[in-house]
Amino acid sequence: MTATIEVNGLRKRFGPAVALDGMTFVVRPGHVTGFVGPNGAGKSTTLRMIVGLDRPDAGTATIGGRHYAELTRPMRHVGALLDPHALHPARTGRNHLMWLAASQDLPGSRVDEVLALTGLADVGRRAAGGYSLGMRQRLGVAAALLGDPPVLLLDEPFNGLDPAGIVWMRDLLRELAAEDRSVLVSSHLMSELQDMAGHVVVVGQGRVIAAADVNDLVGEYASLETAYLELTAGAGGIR
Ligand SMILES: Nc1ncnc2c1ncn2[C@@H]1O[C@H](COP(=O)(O)OP(=O)(O)OP(=O)(O)O)[C@@H](O)[C@H]1O
Repeated sequence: MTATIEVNGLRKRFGPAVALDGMTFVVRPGHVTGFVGPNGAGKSTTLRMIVGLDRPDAGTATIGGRHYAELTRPMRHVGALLDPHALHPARTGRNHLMWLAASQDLPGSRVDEVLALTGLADVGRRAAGGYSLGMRQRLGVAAALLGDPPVLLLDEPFNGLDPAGIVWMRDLLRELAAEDRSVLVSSHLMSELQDMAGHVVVVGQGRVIAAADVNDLVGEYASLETAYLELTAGAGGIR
C-alpha cells in the first residue's frame, strides 16, 4: 500500500503571529522529500497538523486522502518522529513501545523487531529518561516504524546523532523511501538532504517558496545549500 501526503492551503495564527499562510504541497512515495526553511517558517506546525496535533484555521492535511482523525489504528498509516523527548522517563524504551503497540493492536514481537532495527536492542530495558538525545531519536524512529506505515514524518531526525548515527539514519530513510513509502524529513542539514532526498519543499513565512527535484536544484545552483540560501533570501528568519 502506498499513500501520498497532501497539504492544501493550511493557515494558522498564534495570536498576532502568522505561522502558516496557505501552506500547500504534496509528498509522493518512492523518495525522501526534504522539508526545509528558516527557523520559524512553519515546518513543525505543518507536521503537527498532518497528525492532528494542531488544528488549522483553514485548509486541510490528508494522508492517503484521509484526515488523521479518520484513521483507525493511525500508526499503521503514518509514523511520526516529532519530539524525541515525548516519553515517560521512568518507563523503559521497550515498555514505551509495548504500550504504543498495544494501543494499535500490534503484536509484542514487533517491538523487538523495531528495537533491533534502530540499534536499541541492548538498551531497551533501561529507563528511557536516561537515554541520550541520539538514543531518544532512535526510540522515536522505532515508534514511528512500529505499524510498518506507508507514510513517515520526521522532524529534524539527525539532531543529536553521532556521525555513525547520521550515516545509519541516512541509509534507513533512503531504504524506507525505496520501499515506496512517502517520507517527509524536515532538516537544516542541506548536505545530508542533497545526498539523500529526491525532492525538496522549501518554505518561508508559512508558505511554499519552491518545490523541486533535488537534482534539478543542484544542476541549477551547484548545491542544495546555495539553492536554499538564494531561494530563502528575503524570506525572513525568526519571527
Ligand atoms: N504553540 C505555539 N504558540 C505560539 N506560537 C507558535 C506555537 N507554535 C508555533 N508558533 C509560531 O509559529 C511559527 C512557526 O513555527 P514552527 O515551529 O512551525 O517553525 P519551524 O519552521 O519548525 O522552525 P524551526 O526550524 O526553528 O524548528 C513561529 O513564529 C513560532 O513562533
